[in-house]
Amino acid sequence: MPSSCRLVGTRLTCERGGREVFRDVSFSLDAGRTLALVGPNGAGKSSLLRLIAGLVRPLAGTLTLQGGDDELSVGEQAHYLGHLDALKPALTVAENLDFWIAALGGGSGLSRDDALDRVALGKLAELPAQYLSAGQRRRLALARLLVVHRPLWLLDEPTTALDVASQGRLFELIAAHLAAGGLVVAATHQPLAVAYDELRLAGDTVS
Ligand SMILES: Nc1ncnc2c1ncn2[C@@H]1O[C@H](COP(=O)(O)OP(=O)(O)OP(=O)(O)O)[C@@H](O)[C@H]1O
Repeated sequence: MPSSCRLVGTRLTCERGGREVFRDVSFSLDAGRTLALVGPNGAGKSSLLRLIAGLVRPLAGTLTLQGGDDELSVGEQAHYLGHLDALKPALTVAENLDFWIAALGGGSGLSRDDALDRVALGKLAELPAQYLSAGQRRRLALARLLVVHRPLWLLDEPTTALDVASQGRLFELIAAHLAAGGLVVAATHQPLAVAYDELRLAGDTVS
């Protein structure tokens, strides 16, 4: 992985459903750093994450991952953990991770079993995902970030549904990713348990 990646957004403007959500948003995030997106409900935190992930097209502005892979888009170099955990309910916990590894073209991070251990799901590996609790589903979604390496993690309210112990493990995983030169952008209403810079979206630009 390039150790000197920098994510740069310049004068990004986003419209959804024909309404302006934010305008002229700029930021710069170095390797090993976390950017927390903060602001009231509807300010556009999730929209900005989805824009960085390549799921929403900016109306204006540019986004680049300097020092990244020129042949890949920013979204292709990112893991996006949204509100929906997007698991396959009929597959077991282990099969869900195998499916994910195959869908992304092979594992480049931890082994499947090591990733399950890191999120404390090793004992539930053979359980169909439909029987997982909300927090367990969230932890399985997190395990996907560990089996395929991507420098940029985009996390939407990452602590949702996690108990205190699971939140502790989440922040250990984030800290390890940052220590290895990764970058994290997180939309959050809660302070994060890692050092971070803040990007405040005002939520008053909607026309
Ligand atoms: N698919 C969509 N179509 C139209 N409008 C949308 C769509 N998704 C989001 N919006 C609108 O975009 C605005 C920003 O929503 P977004 O989810 O990005 O805010 P947020 O800051 O993440 O809010 P919250 O803190 O409630 O999670 C809101 O006004 C929302 O209604």
